[in-house]
Amino acid sequence: MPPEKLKELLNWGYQHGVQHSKDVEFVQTPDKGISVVAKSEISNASFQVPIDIVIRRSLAEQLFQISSNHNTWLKFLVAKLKFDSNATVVESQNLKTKFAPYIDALPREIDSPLVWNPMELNELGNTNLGSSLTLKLESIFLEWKSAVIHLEECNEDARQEIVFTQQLLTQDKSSIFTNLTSKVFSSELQFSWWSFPAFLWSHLIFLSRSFPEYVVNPDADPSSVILLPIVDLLNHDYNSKVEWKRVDDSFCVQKLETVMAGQEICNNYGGKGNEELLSGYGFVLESNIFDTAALKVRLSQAVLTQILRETQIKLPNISDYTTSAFDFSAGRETVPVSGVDISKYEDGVLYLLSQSNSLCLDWLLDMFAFIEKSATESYVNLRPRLQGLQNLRAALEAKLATFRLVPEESQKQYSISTYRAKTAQVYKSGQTKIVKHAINELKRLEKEWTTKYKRDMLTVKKLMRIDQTFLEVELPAFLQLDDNSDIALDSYNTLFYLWVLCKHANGDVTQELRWVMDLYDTFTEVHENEPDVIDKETKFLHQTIFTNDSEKLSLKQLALAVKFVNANSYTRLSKGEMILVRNVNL
Ligand SMILES: C[S@@+](CC[C@H](N)C(=O)[O-])C[C@H]1O[C@@H](n2cnc3c(N)ncnc32)[C@H](O)[C@@H]1O
Repeated sequence: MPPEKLKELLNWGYQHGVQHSKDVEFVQTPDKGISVVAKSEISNASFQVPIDIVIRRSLAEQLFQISSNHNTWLKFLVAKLKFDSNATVVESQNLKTKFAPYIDALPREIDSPLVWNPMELNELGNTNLGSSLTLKLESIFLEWKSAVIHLEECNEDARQEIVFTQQLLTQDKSSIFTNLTSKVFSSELQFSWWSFPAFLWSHLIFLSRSFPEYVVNPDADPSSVILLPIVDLLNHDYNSKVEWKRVDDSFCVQKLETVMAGQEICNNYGGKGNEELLSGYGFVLESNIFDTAALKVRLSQAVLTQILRETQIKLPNISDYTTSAFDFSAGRETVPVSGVDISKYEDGVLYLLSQSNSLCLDWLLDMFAFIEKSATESYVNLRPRLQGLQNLRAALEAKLATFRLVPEESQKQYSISTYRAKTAQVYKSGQTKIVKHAINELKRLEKEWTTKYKRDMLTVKKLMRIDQTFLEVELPAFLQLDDNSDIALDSYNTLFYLWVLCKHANGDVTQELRWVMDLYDTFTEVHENEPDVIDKETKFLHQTIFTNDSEKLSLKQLALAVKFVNANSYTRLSKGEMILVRNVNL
């Protein structure tokens, strides 16, 4: 911000009753814009803005004569104050004149990726942020569209712009940048105050500097936002201890600690990860303890209903992650009459993984185990948990691999801002670290379980070690092989089927392996009389094993053994090997 604009803004604020601790200085910095610095040691520094110069819902209500979608209309009001050369009169007061020093001082540029050029966007790779920007733009467009059609003064022009923008949003990054997002902060271009670029500008201003209204108006909707001149010059530090409160007729931000001379006085925007900071505010924090990586899991309606009705499994939604007074959706869940609200999961269940908290990974594991369990198992049984863990690990490995993919280079050459490239790199490496950390946690957990429940698990290798005569004596006899012929097995898993069948026929099992046969006996009792649905792999296997005498073991018996092993084992991701698991609760 040019120094004269800052001076004008501060003088305007003081004239309207803004107060702050003395010995506070507002300075321009290279990377953060304006920063507020203590000139001497200050304890409990405070900043107060009278409600009269707060840009708030009631102004938009009076101007546009509306009683809903306040935030959207507030964005239109600010766009009007910025881009309309005509007066904006509310209760005989021209808001354009009244707020001019504030509107003039608002940032010329915000580093949100929503307005990055295609080459800069490439720096984000295939991260969540990189791949969700078009959707974000679309949702801002829908917000604008739903309101702009009610503005009579621009009706026909607005309709044309709706069609144009809708079509533009289906085009590539380059066209969207050239025809829309590059215009938002261009000082040469003038557009109508009700236009989409003007709305997008205003949206970004609100995203990066609004406060919740309920601090000064307890009756306000928790999602209602306001703009606070001058107080909004305080930058973010998640370690900063601050209080937001109403003092008389003012919004007050007060530091709850002492700041030394020369130190920056920071606000605290809440515990936000770099994805949220970058998309909303255009900056990131290195080693951000609040950093998270989002994983969205889509579940069918049937599974969702079953989980919600029958289990204690936690299905988080956005309010579970609310750590900040800047998150306005907290505590506004809707619970329908039936008591089970699945509509909030229509878009998928949102899991925010972090390095500092393993709770989310536990919730994910519960859910993956639930999806994996059979009708007779519980999601806390060892087998579905181990298989769920493998599947979750595979999903995370796949996510990690997408981070490494570099999106197509854009044809056109744009210059990449060093600052933006750096923020993209910090964000991306944070995402990678979190996902890798989750994968390592899963590996650690698998090791912990497989060590603890060693006696309840059986690999083919272990089986062959314990039952050494099986391969040499029992199996050749069972398969009625000639002395010279070798056993040709297509996979290790076949040994499991044959071992189970052979032991079932011979009834001779060592104590250590008795549990497998007990499991098999129970399994056959339950499944023996089920209709025969035999897949072609099993048919083929049957022909391969019994080349001489296919009557020795019926296809049905083999199919039952295959089904048994499949139902009671999990497959390790790294080796593709099946491991039989006893039915134990974790
Ligand atoms: C509410 S404003 C704070 C005032 C801002 N410095 C200005 O000049 O208008 C939020 C913006 O400040 C900057 N900002 C705030 N905290 C920051 C931080 N810790 N690191 C880098 N930039 C920060 C970002 O540009 C962000 O969009």
